Amino acid sequence: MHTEKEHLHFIYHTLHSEIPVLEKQLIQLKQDGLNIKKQLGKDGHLNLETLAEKIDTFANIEANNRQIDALNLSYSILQKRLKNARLLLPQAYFAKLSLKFDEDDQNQLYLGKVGYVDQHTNDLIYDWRAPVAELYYSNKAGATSYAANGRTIPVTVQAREQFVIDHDRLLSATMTQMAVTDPLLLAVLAENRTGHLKEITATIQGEQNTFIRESDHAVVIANGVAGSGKTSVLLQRIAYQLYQHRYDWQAENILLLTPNLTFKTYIQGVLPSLGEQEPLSTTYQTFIQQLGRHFGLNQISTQNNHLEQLSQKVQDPAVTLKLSFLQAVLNQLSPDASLLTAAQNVWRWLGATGQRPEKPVDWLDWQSLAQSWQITELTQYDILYLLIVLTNYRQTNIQAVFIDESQDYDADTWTLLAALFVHAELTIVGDRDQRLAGVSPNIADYFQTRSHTQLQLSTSYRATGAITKYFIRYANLWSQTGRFVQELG
Ligand SMILES: Nc1ncnc2c1ncn2[C@@H]1O[C@H](COP(=O)(O)OP(=O)(O)OP(=O)(O)O)[C@@H](O)[C@H]1O
Repeated sequence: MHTEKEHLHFIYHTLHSEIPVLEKQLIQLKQDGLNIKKQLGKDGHLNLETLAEKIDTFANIEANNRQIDALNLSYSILQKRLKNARLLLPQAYFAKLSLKFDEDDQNQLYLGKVGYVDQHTNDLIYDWRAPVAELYYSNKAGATSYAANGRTIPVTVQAREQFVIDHDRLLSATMTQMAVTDPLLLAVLAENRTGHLKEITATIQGEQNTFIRESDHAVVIANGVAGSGKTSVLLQRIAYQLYQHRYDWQAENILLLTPNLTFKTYIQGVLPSLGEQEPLSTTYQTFIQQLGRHFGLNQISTQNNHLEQLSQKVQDPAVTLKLSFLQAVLNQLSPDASLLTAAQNVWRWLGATGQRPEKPVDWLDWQSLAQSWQITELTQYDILYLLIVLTNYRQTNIQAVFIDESQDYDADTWTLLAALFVHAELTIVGDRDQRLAGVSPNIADYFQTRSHTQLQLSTSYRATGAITKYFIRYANLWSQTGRFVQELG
């Protein structure tokens, strides 16, 4: 039986010694790829004279393609292993689960920020996002079960241990049951955490874990008290979802909306420290301007708009509106078809017949539409919303949207986001009590047609002194509201 110190030395040594081996294997694979390409260049002459030669030539091409595909796959697997080995070197794992599956099958699983499989395909370290790691975070002990690949796996949790590790030095090992009073959590919270946010993988708490791993709903809305780890768990959830969808999503399929650019800097580096790339991250304002340009709109102001009202208006029957050019299509629709249905049909028809305007904004007479609705003027933001819904526009590259500080978004924003991201998964976190002015809308109201859930984060983990984020959010505003002073006091 190895002691924990010996085990750490073994793992550290394995990682340390496999890194140069992996580096060499990658160089070799690259060379193999180049050699195949060279060979293909030489065999470039396609012999297609007789049927037999044609079959031969195509079979060769197919075989070469398969070889290149296999090389590419091996290359990306090796690359991932190398990246993980480097990432794990300073802290190979943070916890151990002692599990008993049946009488003869006892396992000790070590959990790390990412997983690692050694040269002999042994699972040395399990990814914290692996299904079995749920047993650690949900504080399960004794006879219990976990879900993996749609199956329920019975298991007995015999022990749960936490480690503090610095490269090959084991600084502490603690048997633990209750997460909230864990010495590791207290030690982490006592650290002076200023400047940048850090990942919290080793000390994720029960209610935070529920939020991070929530997979039953398309829209997950969490309200949490100040310092309950909303931003931290939002980032952990991004990493979790990237792992769940590792075969179909990339970081560029994720959009993270942050309140301002300083905030973006504050959270930068958290996802790379978890082995993931930074996602697309921007403020709502910038996002809207970019989206507007796609439709030919400029300088969109989010003040004084009518989006909520318009979301009702587009359901009005199209016939009552002064949009004469819709007539040809209207004739084919039921007389009480809504503007939404009619316009979407027209837009499709314009696409099919190659008649769409170069800039979508030039499509409709916004002035007469405004008159029909007895609105003095449709703003650029109104028009953007209308174009999104009337052209049935989808941002198909975005699979998941993450929104922080949701209390500061208004009803119009939710109306637009709900219309735009009809198929994407949404994770929304905020604290209604931290709204700078006015009352936060009830976000769930905007996602009634989607499967959604609302969660609560009720424990605060902000350590004394870790006030960086307050400074960022309240910059320029605290003197006006006086609220910053109150909260710190
Ligand atoms: N499980 C945890 N383990 C260790 N530290 C944690 C944990 N949860 C939160 N923290 C720490 O608590 C502090 C507050 O976290 P965070 O900024 O994510 O909270 P928040 O709810 O988004 O705050 P705010 O209310 O200001 O928006 C951070 O320093 C974070 O690292």
